[in-house]
Amino acid sequence: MDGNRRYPRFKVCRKHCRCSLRRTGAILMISKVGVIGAGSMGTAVAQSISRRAGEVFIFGRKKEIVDSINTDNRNANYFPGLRLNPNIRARLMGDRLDVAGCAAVVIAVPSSEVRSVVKAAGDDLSDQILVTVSKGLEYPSLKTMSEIIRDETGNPDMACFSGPTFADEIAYGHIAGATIGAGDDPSLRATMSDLFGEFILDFSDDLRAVELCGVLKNVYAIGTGMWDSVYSNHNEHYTFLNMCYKEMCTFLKAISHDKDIFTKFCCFGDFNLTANVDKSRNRTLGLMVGKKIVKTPYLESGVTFEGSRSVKGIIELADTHDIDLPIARFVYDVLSGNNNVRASVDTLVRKAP
Ligand SMILES: NC(=O)c1ccc[n+]([C@@H]2O[C@H](COP(=O)([O-])OP(=O)(O)OC[C@H]3O[C@@H](n4cnc5c(N)ncnc54)[C@H](O)[C@@H]3O)[C@@H](O)[C@H]2O)c1
Repeated sequence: MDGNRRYPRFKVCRKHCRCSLRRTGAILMISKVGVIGAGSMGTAVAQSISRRAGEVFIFGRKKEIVDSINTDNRNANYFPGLRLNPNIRARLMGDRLDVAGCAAVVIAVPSSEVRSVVKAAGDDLSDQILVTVSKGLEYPSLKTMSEIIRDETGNPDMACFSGPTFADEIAYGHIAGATIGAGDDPSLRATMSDLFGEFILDFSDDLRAVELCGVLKNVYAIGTGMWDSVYSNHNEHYTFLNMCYKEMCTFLKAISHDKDIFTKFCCFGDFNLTANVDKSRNRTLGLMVGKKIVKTPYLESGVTFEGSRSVKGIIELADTHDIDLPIARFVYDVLSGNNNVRASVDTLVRKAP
C-alpha cells in the first residue's frame, strides 16, 4: 500500500460525544463509514463509530431492520431499547453496495457468509480500508476472514478488530479494549485509531495471528463450557482455563512473529471473556453439549457458533505445524459425537503432563 496515502478525515468537536471524546475536546474524525451486517456487532460498531464519524451507513439484507433504523433510529430486532445516533442511516443490500465516499467499510456478518458477501460486492470494495470484525476460519481453505476478503476484492488495505468486546456492551458505550491487526503503515493505523478511538487499543502487525486468536478462543470457550458441565469447582475451572491458554499459546508461538501477542486484547482478554462468561455463545454451546441439552454431532449451525465450525480447521492447521492440540481434539471429538464429555475429560486429565 502507498505509505503516503491519506484518507479523508477532518477535525470536529461534537458536544454530545462521550467518554474519551469529551475529554479530548477536538478530535480527528472520518467523514463517512460503511458497515456491512445489521446484526448485533454491525449495529454496535456503527453506534460506536458514529460518535467519531460524520455519517455511518449500515448495509442490511432485511427490509424491516433497514426501515426500523431509518424511521425510528432503532434496530428493533437486535437492540430495541437503544436509540441509535441520528448520523446512522441504513441501506438495503442490493446488486451494488453504495459505499462511494466511505473511507472505511467494516464487515460484520457471520464468518460463513463473508466470502459470498464480499464476492457479491466485488469492485465496490476495492478502494476503501476494509476492516473485519468477523471471526472464523474457512474450511477447507484454512483462510482467515481478511484473506478471504483480499481474495475477493483484491484490496490490500485490510485490518481486523478483535478483543474482549461483547456487542451489546459496545453499543451502550462501555469501556473495552481491542487489538487492531494491520500492517505497519502509519496512515492506516491512524485511521484505525480514529475509527475505534472509543476503545483502549493495541496493535499487531501480524493480522493473521490476531484473527486466529479470535478463532482459537471460540474453540477453547466451547471446551471450557464442556469441562464446566462436568467439573464445577473453582480450582477445576481455572486449572482447565490455564491448560487451554497454554495450548493456545503453544499454537500462537509456532505461527506468529508477534512475540507480544499473548498479552494483547485479542489473545488474553478475548479468551478470558469468551471462556468465562455465560453470555458467550460458544461457552454456552459447550455447556449445553456437556449437559446433553444439545445433541451431537454438532459441527454446523445457522446461528453464530463459529467455534464449532472452526475447530476442525484449527486441528488441521496445527497438524501442518506439527503441533498437538489435545484440548482442541477433545472439543472436536465431543462435537462430532465420537466421545462423551466425561470420558474425554478423564482422558485429558490422565494425559496432562
Ligand atoms: N456479537 C458479538 O458480541 C461479537 C463480538 C465480536 C465479534 N463478533 C463477530 O461479528 C460477526 C457477526 O456476529 P453478530 O454477533 O453480529 O451476528 P448476528 O447473528 O447478530 O448478526 C449477523 C447479521 O448478519 C446478517 N447476515 C447474515 N448473512 C448475511 C448475508 N449473506 N448478507 C448480508 N447480511 C447477512 C444477518 O442478517 C444479521 O443481521 C461474527 O463473525 C462474530 O464472531 C461478534
